[in-house]
Amino acid sequence: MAVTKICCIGAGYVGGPTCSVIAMQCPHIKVTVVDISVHRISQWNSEKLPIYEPGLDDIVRKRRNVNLFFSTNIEEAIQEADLIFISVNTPTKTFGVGKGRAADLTYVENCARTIAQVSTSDKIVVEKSTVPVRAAESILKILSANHKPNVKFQVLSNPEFLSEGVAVENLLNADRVLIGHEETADGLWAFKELSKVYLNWIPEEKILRTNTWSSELTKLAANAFLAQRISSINSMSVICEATGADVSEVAKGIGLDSRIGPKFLQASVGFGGSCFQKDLLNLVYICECLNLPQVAVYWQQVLDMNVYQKSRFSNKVIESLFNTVTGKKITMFGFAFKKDTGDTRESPAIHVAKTLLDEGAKLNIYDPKVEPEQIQKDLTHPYVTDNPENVIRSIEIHNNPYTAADSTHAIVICTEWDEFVNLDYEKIYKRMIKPAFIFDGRKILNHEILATIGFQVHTIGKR
Ligand SMILES: NC(=O)C1=CN([C@@H]2O[C@H](COP(=O)(O)OP(=O)(O)OC[C@H]3O[C@@H](n4cnc5c(N)ncnc54)[C@H](O)[C@@H]3O)[C@@H](O)[C@H]2O)C=CC1
Ligand SMILES: O=C(O)[C@H]1O[C@H](OP(=O)(O)OP(=O)(O)OC[C@H]2O[C@@H](n3ccc(=O)[nH]c3=O)[C@H](O)[C@@H]2O)[C@H](O)[C@@H](O)[C@@H]1O
Repeated sequence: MAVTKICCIGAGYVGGPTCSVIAMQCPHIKVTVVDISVHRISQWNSEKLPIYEPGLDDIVRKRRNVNLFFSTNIEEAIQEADLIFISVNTPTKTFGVGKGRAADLTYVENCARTIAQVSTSDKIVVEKSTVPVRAAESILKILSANHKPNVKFQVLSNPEFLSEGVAVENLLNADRVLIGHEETADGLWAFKELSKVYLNWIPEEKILRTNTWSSELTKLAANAFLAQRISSINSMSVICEATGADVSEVAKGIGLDSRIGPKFLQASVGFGGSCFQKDLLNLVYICECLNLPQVAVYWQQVLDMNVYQKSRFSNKVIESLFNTVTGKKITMFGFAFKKDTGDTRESPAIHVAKTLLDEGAKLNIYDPKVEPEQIQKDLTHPYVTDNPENVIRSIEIHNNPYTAADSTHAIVICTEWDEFVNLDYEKIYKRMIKPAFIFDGRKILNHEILATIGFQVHTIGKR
């Protein structure tokens, strides 16, 4: 069998870009991306895609309704597919055993049940979502217990390593494609079938074959190591502020050691995004379930350091503004969790905004890609406030950085958007209340020039 029809369940940040790239690189394969959300599918079928990723619009425009389809007809897409990606969300559980830590596998399980119920031919089922180690075992059990006679399934683990904002580039030039399979002849066959899809553009030496459990754990380990680097450099930023060392110089100095390398050493207001926290919590929970408390505590510390960093930065804003921000107007530049995305999930900006709003500040918020409704939704969430009406009264969402900064006491940079680097800060300074402050939570601006203009400049990891 050669794979000619792929179904991807879950049209999110992973399913959408991944399948668009597969459709582009494999014109001989029909790729159908399905979702339970009618709204999301209609957005994928419209001119304004539900997610912003550089390069994605172009691919979708070229392949949509040629060999790339977005549909809510989940059953039909499953039935006709040879290979099915499960690419649904695996959020942190919000109730029951493991609440606040374990991964909620409800959505993955629902997919497995639907696949088992509607499949009338053999399928390769590919776990693309990030899952706890041995999740494939549960998927296979559900598939085996519910299938029609003479229908066989193989479950592969093929975690996704793309980063938002550079998803298309990551997918086209992946560092590696990891495929874990059952250690049987059928498992090896399934691995080869999925590999053939990737071999249309990924060099063979970049396709890494492991057993299923190694593949599942590798995904959690990769995110844990990446998050750990950020927490490590952020911990150094605290020492820098206390001693007069400069964290950028320290990062450069250690990054030149080829064993350490320069990437992911940017000290910041803290890491955000939908996955680092969720996957670390999941890893910690797995360690606890395996009765490995020392290992659990080790990885928990990476998360604790991140909370500390976000709080430290928010508190610095308040302390510098003479220990009170009540009634003061503060501009927030950036609301997304990183540049080049409109995604705000676990964005450090939410933490900063919450702290400032709790202290009675008024916020002018500008982000080039985040929709105003999303900002309102994030800041009126019960986790952020028990008084949503007050929040709505206290925030103004701007579509222009200059008006956002008008007559405010301070600018707080929460996202490293390139456009913030080249703004006319002299013009901005003139229109702000004096003394005018800038808190550069991303270390992107030229602090010497800002100080010359007259700004009181504060940043991370430097006095
Ligand atoms: N966002 C990212 O950059 C990355 C995410 N991941 C992992 O990939 C998985 C998906 O993440 P995202 O794409 O960000 O999530 P997302 O929340 O953007 O998309 C998931 C989609 O699945 C749909 N869905 C849920 N249950 C369904 C069902 N039974 N049938 C059909 N559709 C269903 C939801 O409606 C939603 O549109 C997660 O496990 C995540 O940890 C992995 C690498 C990168
Ligand atoms: O599993 C996932 O969801 C993905 O999580 C991260 O990707 P992503 O969250 O999209 O973005 P990153 O570039 O990793 O940034 C995460 C956060 O760390 C921050 N960061 C990153 C790098 C750095 O040096 N310093 C720093 O503060 C970013 O600003 C952002 O808030 C991983 O990089 C991907 O490999 C992985 O596939």
